[in-house]
Amino acid sequence: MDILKAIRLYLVTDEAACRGRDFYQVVEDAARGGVTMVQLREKTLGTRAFIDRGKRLKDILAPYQIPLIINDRVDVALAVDADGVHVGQSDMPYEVLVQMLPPGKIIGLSAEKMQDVTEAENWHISYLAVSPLYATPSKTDTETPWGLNGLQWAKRNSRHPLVVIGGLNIHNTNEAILNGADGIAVISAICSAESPFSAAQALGKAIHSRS
Ligand SMILES: Cc1ncc(COP(=O)(O)OP(=O)(O)O)c(N)n1
Ligand SMILES: Cc1ncsc1CCOP(=O)(O)O
Ligand SMILES: [Mg+2]
Repeated sequence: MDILKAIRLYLVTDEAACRGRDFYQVVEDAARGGVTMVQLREKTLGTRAFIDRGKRLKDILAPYQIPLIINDRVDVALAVDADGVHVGQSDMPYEVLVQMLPPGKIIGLSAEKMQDVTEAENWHISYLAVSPLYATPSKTDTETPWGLNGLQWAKRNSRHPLVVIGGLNIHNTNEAILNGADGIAVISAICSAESPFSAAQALGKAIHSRS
């Protein structure tokens, strides 16, 4: 697994952001458009429905060879045999998570503040999410946004691949990459776009033109 390739254009799902369209169709359109990894992020679904949705997404993404990450729930990731899990600072602690996951699974961790970045230096994670880069209506229970100076600091002080999330779109992707991000993670820029396919294509081009 080439993790730097996988985090380049990382779709985080949110059915509510899909503007009433079919959730699976939005994700498949994004896959055709070139997203490089997908995170199933479900904050309200029951466990069984979460697992069902994860299995269906895994089947949709398999032909595109796009890794599937499960947000928050290690048990769901194991049940689905997903490629990995993303946890934040209030989720399962790294020390517990790493004992539960089989070797080879992707571990993503959100860093909300400087201490989170330095603490993660001792850990075998796959990528660190600088979260949020900018304030976003898609998630409001966040710490102060990092901004570009904060991103530069994270780049200097972390040995891990960095993905940025929060308020990323076609207009600010370049500056994020130029200031240290290895990839961008988005909800609304793809899920809420008129065409998730074209949005993913355009974001992919913006990232490639900077590398
Ligand atoms: C790629 C990526 N980055 C950050 C987050 C946020 O995780 P967390 O802080 O645990 O918040 P929730 O998403 O669980 O509300 C993420 N999910 N993905
Ligand atoms: C899940 C998450 N974690 C930090 S910001 C965020 C939401 C990102 O959504 P958007 O790409 O629409 O700003
Ligand atoms: Mg979380």
